[in-house]
Amino acid sequence: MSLNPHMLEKKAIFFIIGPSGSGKTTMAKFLADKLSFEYIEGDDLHPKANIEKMGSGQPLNDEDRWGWLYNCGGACAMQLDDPNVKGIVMTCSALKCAYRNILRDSLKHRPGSVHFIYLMAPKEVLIERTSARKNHYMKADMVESQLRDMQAPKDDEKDAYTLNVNKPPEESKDDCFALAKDILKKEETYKN
Ligand SMILES: Nc1ncnc2c1ncn2[C@@H]1O[C@H](COP(=O)(O)OP(=O)(O)OP(=O)(O)O)[C@@H](O)[C@H]1O
Ligand SMILES: O=C(O)[C@H](O)[C@@H](O)[C@H](O)[C@H](O)CO
Repeated sequence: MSLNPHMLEKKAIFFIIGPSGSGKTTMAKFLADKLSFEYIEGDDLHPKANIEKMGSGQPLNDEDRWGWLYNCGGACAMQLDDPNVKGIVMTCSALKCAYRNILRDSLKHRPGSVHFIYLMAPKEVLIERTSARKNHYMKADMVESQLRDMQAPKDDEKDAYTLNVNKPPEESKDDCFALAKDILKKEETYKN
């Protein structure tokens, strides 16, 4: 089936980024549902070795992450080719600017606009949330290293937005949806 370029112009990709416990999965699932976009969980694309490394309490380094980031970009690019997909919400920590550049690069020839929503919360909150979580490979003592690597998007990353998620989950979900709608309205990529 041939692609309809007009339809494709309207596609949008939201990367929900941030450190462990910031609420990426919670926000992304909610947003994908509200927008009827595809949801992709970036953690599912980590090689087994990365999950094992994090599970053993060792932070990932750049070398561990490059391949995974290309996989994340690739997974989005594949989904965008599906004419039934009007947008994607993907979780991906994308802690550093260089990591976000890989995602941007992977998608620059694809017919969709890329946006990042950085979920910002103080260390104490991240520790509280990750401590409360059971049966997750990423333990609370990894928060420190996540924040060490976290490069909050600066003003020159025009496609990146910061959301304060130091709030109850329902409030954060509403804020996230409102922000996404604003972005889409601004970009005119999505009309309801
Ligand atoms: N805004 C929020 N306020 C309070 N708790 C939240 C909020 N968002 C998520 N949580 C809770 O914090 C925990 C971590 O959330 P979630 O798994 O979505 O984060 P995450 O960034 O995807 O984490 P990870 O990357 O480590 O898997 C969950 O128990 C979730 O219910
Ligand atoms: O780049 C990284 O260090 C990882 O993607 C992590 O951020 C975790 O996988 C995630 O947060 C789950 O706890």
